[in-house]
Amino acid sequence: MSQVLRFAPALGDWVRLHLVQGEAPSALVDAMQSQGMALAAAKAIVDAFCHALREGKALPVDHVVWQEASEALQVQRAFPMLARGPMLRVPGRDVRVLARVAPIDLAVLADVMDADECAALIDMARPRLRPSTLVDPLTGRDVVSAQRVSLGMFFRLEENALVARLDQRFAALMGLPVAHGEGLQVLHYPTGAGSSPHFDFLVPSNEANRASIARSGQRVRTMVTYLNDVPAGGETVFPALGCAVTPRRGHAVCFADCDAAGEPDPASLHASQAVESSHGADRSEKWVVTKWMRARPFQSAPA
Ligand SMILES: O=C(O)CCC(=O)C(=O)O
Ligand SMILES: [Fe+2]
Repeated sequence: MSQVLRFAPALGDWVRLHLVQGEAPSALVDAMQSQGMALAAAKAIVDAFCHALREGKALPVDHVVWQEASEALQVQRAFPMLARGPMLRVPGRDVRVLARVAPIDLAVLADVMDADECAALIDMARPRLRPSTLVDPLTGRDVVSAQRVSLGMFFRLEENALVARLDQRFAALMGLPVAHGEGLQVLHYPTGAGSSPHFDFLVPSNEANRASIARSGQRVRTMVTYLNDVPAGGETVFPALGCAVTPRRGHAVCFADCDAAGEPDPASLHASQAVESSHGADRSEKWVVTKWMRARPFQSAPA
């Protein structure tokens, strides 16, 4: 169904100005949402301006024609490919692309976080670490994994100033509104720890996952940012792609968990190699922060 969506010309000027200055469309959608506009309406307006600028067509003045998207289309729209080119530009930061692997739109990104941010995030996470859990596919309960001997914790979305800044930066890099993000997860792998090959998309094999997908849609993108240099081991490996990413403080690997049709993509299978002790140091460790983005705004489970 199509309908006419009217807006104040001053809003149109604001959208145009920020887009031509290189602001990320998702950041504008976030700002409009925080002023009380519905997500779908904000996206429709920003999309119309992006489309007109890209095609060299006349810009909207005070209305756009809005095709109310079907659920399927909304899900598809949540799969923006990462921007092309050697740089991803987000508010306050130009992030260099070091490598791309096409099948799951994977990109290795440089200096997504700086050294002070990595140290501060580790300090905040450390006292809250607990043994990592996996969802038992039979019972749907969280169980401590025998294989994945890392420790982990979750921050609430935008729970403090640094976390909020990272939530916004990661969402903008992945081209989705910040509201689609789950709270950040920090993982700590002591020497010898890694994770076995797994998918980040939710397998609807238990009630908890089915309810989570119904609330917020699938996980569509993952970004893992390395918080320290790992002397040996600890690579993030992608067995179906035959590639591995070496941890380096502040760098990140970002990839799609679902394909362009919104279906979970088996090529996104990945694992963390075990952290190895290296010469000179009998212990080494790996710290990462993981950001997962959903197809729709994230709603956590009711308490
Ligand atoms: O530690 C890594 O390299 C990968 C982390 C990961 O797979 C996850 O958090 O789901
Ligand atoms: Fe993962």
